[in-house]
Formats: sequence, structure tokens, C-alpha cells
Amino acid sequence: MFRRFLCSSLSCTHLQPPFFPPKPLISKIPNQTHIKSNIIRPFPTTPRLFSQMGDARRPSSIPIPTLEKADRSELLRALEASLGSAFSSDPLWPEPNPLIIVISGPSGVGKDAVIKKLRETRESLHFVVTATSRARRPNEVHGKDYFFVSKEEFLGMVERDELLEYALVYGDYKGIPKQQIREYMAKGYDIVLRVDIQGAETLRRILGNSAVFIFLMAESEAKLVERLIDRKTETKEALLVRIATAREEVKHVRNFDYVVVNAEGKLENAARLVESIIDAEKAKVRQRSAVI
Ligand SMILES: Nc1ncnc2c1ncn2[C@@H]1O[C@H](COP(=O)(O)OP(=O)(O)OP(=O)(O)O)[C@@H](O)[C@H]1O
Repeated sequence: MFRRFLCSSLSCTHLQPPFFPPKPLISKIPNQTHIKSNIIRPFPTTPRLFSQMGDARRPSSIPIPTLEKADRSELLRALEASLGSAFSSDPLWPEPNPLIIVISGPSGVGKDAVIKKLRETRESLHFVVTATSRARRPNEVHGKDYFFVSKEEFLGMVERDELLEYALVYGDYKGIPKQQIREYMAKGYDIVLRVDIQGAETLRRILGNSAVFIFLMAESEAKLVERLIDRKTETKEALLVRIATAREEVKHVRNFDYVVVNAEGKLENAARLVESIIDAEKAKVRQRSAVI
């Protein structure tokens, strides 16, 4: 990257910096005088660089000392003079954009479980608390797991356009408050949205490729059903609906960017893979850029 940086700021078509000479030149460099002449020659053809420097820093006036004898700052000054500009301490690459990560998958696959693990390991994530009109389960906390609101309150939020997306899921409303996302993105947090497949499809239409979509999957249908049974939160009718829906939902995986298998007893691996996806997204040259 350093090499590319120098090239772009110094117009490589004219300049051969001493530390990156083309191969055939290496054998022809007998001493520093020769190196200097190689560097200096092109500068009169690059007036933009000269205009940034006083006359005192013209390349011809500062010879580059030998590496063995010179102290570091002296060497730096001479190199800067020879190259025609000061070495900048500014970051070579900007901070990555805050990311919106959509985590979805069939009911019972482990979305909440994976998110709980991520919460423990990753401070830079904000997990958006969804508003829902569903009744609170015994172990759930208002404002942490969901904002539990009445149907009337929920519809009021819809009317005021306060939700990024909402849906009727198994007879209950669920929706994502916009303000929370804006607030935390402004503070530099990455945003995690936990939605069902229907919600993910809507978000894909709204956000397109500006967000990253992760599909969480069990290793088999049998394991998924076992997990739902063991959770003991559903009636047998609700269980049937969830399983039938899950069969359909798996077909939607191709609308996602990544698939993560949350295998039995391997919750940590699944959470780690989600983290790796986030890391890779952060290192992308072409960053996603979401505006809510
Ligand atoms: N890798 C795993 N191995 C074993 N059990 C798991 C694993 N992941 C999750 N579970 C368990 O499976 C059950 C379902 O998980 P969870 O509630 O997180 O699913 P969910 O996708 O959030 O479901 P829903 O969409 O219905 O809310 C929970 O009891 C959870 O503890």
C-alpha cells in the first residue's frame, strides 16, 4: 500500500523512487550520487509538487546520507526533499463506515442465542431493540429483549413513520425503530438487526446492498425441530406453524449475503463466524454505506 500511495501522489510515470527502482536499474546503481540523479531528474516536470515546497527544500540541495551513518530524522528530511513532499502522518485509509448487519433465519435456529454471544464479545455493536406487540415471555426484559407495546401503541408508531420496517408475525406486530439506528450509527456503532425472513426481505428492498444480510441455519431440519421443542415456548399448534414456515424460509437463503450454520453445541463457532463476516466487511475496499 505504501508503494501505491507514493506512486499516486508522485506521478510514477515520471519518478523512480530509490527504494522501488525497476528491476534492471538495481544492478546499475553503483553509489548514491547515481541514485540522486535518478530521483531528481523528473522533478522539473512536476510543478505541482514544487509549488508545495520552499526553495530551500529543492531536491538538489539535500543529498541523501548513507543509511549506516545518518540519523533517522536526517534521513527522513532528505528523503522528503528528494521526493518533493513531506511524509504525512494522516491515516492512509479512512475509518470503515458503520455497518448494518441483518441477522435472520427460521424460528428456533438460534438468532437470539447467537446475538447473546455477540453481545458478550463485541462492544462496538448496537443490537437494535425491536418493538413488538407480543406478550413478554417470563425470561424477557422490557427495553432489553424487546420494547413490549400494545397493538394500539404499535400502530401509532407506524402512523408516525417511526419504524424502518414492521410486520405481523404469527399474529403479533414487530418493528424496527429508526431513531435508535440513527443515534447509534452517529456514535460510530455497527448496528445489528434481528428479524425473521419476512423482515429481512423487506429490509433488502429498503436497504439494498447498503446492509449485510446473514442467514442463520441449523445443520438439519430435525435439529431445528428438536431445538424448538426443547425451548418449550410454543403450543403444539404454534410449533406446527413454525416448522411449516421454516421449510419455506430456507428457500430464501439466496437473497442473503452469507449463510452461517449454527450447529448443535456449536453456538460459539456460529457467533465467531458472524464476527469474522463483520471483520471482513469492515476491511472491504468498497464499503457499504447505509443511510436511514
Ligand atoms: N448451537 C446451538 N446448540 C444448541 N442449542 C441451541 C443452539 N443455538 C440455540 N440453541 C437453543 O435453541 C433454542 C432456540 O434458540 P433461539 O431462541 O435463540 O432461536 P431464535 O432463532 O431466536 O427463535 P425465534 O425466532 O423463534 O425467537 C433456544 O433454547 C437456544 O438456547
